[in-house]
Amino acid sequence: MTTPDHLPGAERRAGDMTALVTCRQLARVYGRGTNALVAVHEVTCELRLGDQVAITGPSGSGKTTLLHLLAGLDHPTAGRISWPAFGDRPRGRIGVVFQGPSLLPPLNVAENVALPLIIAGLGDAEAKERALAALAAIGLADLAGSLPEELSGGQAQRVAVARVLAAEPRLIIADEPTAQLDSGHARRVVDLLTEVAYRLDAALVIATHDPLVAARLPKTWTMSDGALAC
Ligand SMILES: Nc1ncnc2c1ncn2[C@@H]1O[C@H](COP(=O)(O)OP(=O)(O)OP(=O)(O)O)[C@@H](O)[C@H]1O
Repeated sequence: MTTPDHLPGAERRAGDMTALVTCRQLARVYGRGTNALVAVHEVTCELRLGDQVAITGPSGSGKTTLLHLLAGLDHPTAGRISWPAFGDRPRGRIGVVFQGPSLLPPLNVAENVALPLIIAGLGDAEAKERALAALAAIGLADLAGSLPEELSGGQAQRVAVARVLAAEPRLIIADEPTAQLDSGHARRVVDLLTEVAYRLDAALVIATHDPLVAARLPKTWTMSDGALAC
């Protein structure tokens, strides 16, 4: 992978222990009364710059719910979550890769990668330039003009990673990013995520059912019935 000039270098990595996300006694309950379902409870954890963590656990154990809380896409029912490095506005500083197709069908690959940048306020030309740089950096320049329907599942997930790279977040959250891929493509996507996180000096969290994917990250946290063992 070549690195575009605008990407942060490794020089800030050493010794930077800034907490990106801090969770204390976090809970998320869906529904109320007799229908209440405790999806996450008493989760206390912290993510710092440079952390690379796999979250494993059975289906329904609360992984997706926790990732949405960490990404600021959902609010806890109880407990406290903060993003010390991001202030009150974590969005835009956190890149998310979802499990299924996440590219907009009418837009080509470059437009899909550029779209979040345009939404964040970048001009069209600069957004396109950064999108093309991100695609080139991970070897997908040839696909810039392709439509999502022309991509394989593995290519589509790599484009989703390019979209994260272009946005240069300090925290990358991926929810089962390899669920629909064979083992070779899964490995490629995870290696790409870890490399992008390293290049951006970002933390990376991947929820996965796949022990081979988890084994590629230095830390594993396990969820069970909404509780997290770090
Ligand atoms: N929006 C929702 N409303 C009600 N219950 C929900 C909602 N989202 C998730 N749940 C429930 O919360 C629990 C945790 O779900 P969650 O999707 O976080 O688990 P998971 O570990 O990510 O599962 P999987 O591995 O199958 O994706 C499950 O019992 C699920 O049915």
